Amino acid sequence: MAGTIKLESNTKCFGGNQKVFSHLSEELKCEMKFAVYEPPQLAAGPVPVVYWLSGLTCTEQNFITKAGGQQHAAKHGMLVVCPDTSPRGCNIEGEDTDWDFGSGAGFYVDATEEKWKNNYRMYSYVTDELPNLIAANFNVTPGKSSIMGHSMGGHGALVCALKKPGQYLSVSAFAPICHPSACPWGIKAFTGYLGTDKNVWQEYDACSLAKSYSGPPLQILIDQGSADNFYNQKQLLPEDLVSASTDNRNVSVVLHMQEHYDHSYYFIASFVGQHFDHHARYLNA
Ligand SMILES: N[C@@H](CCC(=O)N[C@@H](CSC=O)C(=O)NCC(=O)O)C(=O)O
Repeated sequence: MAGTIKLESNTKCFGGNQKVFSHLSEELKCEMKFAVYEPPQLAAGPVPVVYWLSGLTCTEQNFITKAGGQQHAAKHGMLVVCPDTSPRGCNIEGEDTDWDFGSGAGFYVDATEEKWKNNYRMYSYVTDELPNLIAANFNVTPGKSSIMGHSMGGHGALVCALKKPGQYLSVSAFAPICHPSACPWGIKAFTGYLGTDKNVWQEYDACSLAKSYSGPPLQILIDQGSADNFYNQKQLLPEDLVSASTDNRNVSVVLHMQEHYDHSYYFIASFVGQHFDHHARYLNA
């Protein structure tokens, strides 16, 4: 059963409305905010949905204030949903200590470790609770959803699409963490949320999931800046995902290396129109 949502703000944008809502999440057991861009086409009937997952330190605000995505969503007639990146204010000891773990760093997994497992269920929140909430409160087209994200949120988008075959018609990512079991951010997060058994980690590792994926053909669009410091520190490892998917006919990865671009929202804003075009090919077919 979807719960009630409360409108926190509403701002006219590109003929539509950029709204922010709050609600009490059953999965996360805390109050959460999420942003929804309603395109002008919503006035005439149901529209498809694109989910955006943000990266470390972000809230529901980063994409809507920095990426310039609304103009592209308005052009294609897509509702855009941006959740926060973790539960908030759960009074878990250490939840606000690190910028890359705990608050702002939910990593889109369902935690199994005792300390975190009651609240840190971002995978179920994003793939189940939030879509039900959106379907109950907005006039969206059933079966027409796609997902994209950035960095930790790019990892989240890849994992959601690969673990839920058919739920998302398309997936794309900006500078995603592609191989979390093999990079410092992922190892820290997975150890903390999932424990030390690396077999369990594979359930949320895009490289493992891409090898075993057997759902409808999935073309993954990735943009990666060559001047991204996190790419150069080997936090992202997109080439590993390209290698992991080569033997699986159902998964193809189109990796665009973008010369001189960094990890920031300037990079995202530069290519977000192409990502909306990618999703439109599947959602508006
Ligand atoms: N510790 C730094 C860096 C945080 C940072 O760069 N976060 C990225 C995502 S990184 C991977 O998930 C981000 O999207 N930041 C928000 C933004 O608006 O740029 C810091 O705290 O700044």
